[in-house]
Amino acid sequence: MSNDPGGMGAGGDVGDAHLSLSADAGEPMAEKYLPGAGLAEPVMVDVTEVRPELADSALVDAIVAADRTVRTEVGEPLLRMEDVSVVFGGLTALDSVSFDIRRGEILGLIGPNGAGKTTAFNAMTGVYRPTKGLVRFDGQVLGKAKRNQITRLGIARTFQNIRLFNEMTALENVVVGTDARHRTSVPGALLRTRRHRQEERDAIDRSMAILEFVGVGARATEKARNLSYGEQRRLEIARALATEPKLLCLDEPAAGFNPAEKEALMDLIRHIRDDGYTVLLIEHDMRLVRGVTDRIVVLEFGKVIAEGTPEDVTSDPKVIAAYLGVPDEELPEGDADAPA
Ligand SMILES: Nc1ncnc2c1ncn2[C@@H]1O[C@H](COP(=O)(O)OP(=O)(O)OP(=O)(O)O)[C@@H](O)[C@H]1O
Repeated sequence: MSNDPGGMGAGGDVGDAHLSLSADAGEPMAEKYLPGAGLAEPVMVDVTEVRPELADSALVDAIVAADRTVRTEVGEPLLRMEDVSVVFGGLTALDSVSFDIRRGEILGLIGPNGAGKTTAFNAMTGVYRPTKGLVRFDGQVLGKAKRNQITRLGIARTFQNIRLFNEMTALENVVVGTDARHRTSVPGALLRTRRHRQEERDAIDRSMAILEFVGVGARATEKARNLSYGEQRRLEIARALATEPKLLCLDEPAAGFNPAEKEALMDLIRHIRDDGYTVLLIEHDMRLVRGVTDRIVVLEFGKVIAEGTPEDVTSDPKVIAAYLGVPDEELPEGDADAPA
């Protein structure tokens, strides 16, 4: 089998169609990995024995690479929060918040507990509707779009608390994510038309490549609940990538990780960005945020208090005060905006 099944150089521009291993693949992977496939016991699989092509990391990158048909250019705003407020009863969780997420960057969203980070995430992903203001994504106002519509538009997220289908295998969890992109109609799926079967095979192949990409390919046939905590976090990222997002939102993906796991996660996040995705990262660990982000937005009490490069933001007295709980009057002489 060719190492370049899509007819393009690995790592090249993949256009709006993802590479697929199925095009010239003989036996569909479904027969190896899906239920009823004769796998009585969960096993560790050497993915590259089944699909030798997946040993080529450049090809895996090309298969997983982001959809390039985004209307904005690298560096232009992909998502804009425009004067967004979210009010719960009497509590203003977000107060006239404006910032951009630029295409191709890793943007860190930080702030102390209760600052409004998750609320901002939820406003972007359709969980909450802004009380005031607009969220614009890829040139389109999200308005009343429902969560599944927002996923289709190209925003995917992971959750602070891992939410996987525990009784499904790792691979099945990722295949579920690909459903967001299926084009077959319900009758087509019921009748198992050729197009539907091809779509299924492509989904399995792409999911396998994504698992390999995030580093859990060898656990494809294991039930999600049997994966280690770190593997489950990576699986969540894999499932989000399977929806083919333009923007990947990660909500504290390193929570509970030791330093070595955090280091490895930073590498993965950079790798995801380098593969053409835009990433929004909520994270408490300042070292991780500094090490991986291109820009940072800081929230405190629902307001943006700083925005800029990691170096500028983390040396900003207002930010230091917000994190250390120093009252404004104890900040350096002058006002809180004074440089450190
Ligand atoms: N559904 C809700 N109903 C009422 N209040 C809420 C709701 N969701 C969040 N809040 C409140 O809004 C404020 C912002 O919460 P949010 O979870 O967005 O903060 P956060 O910065 O993500 O905090 P953490 O780092 O602790 O996760 C908090 O005071 C929180 O109690």
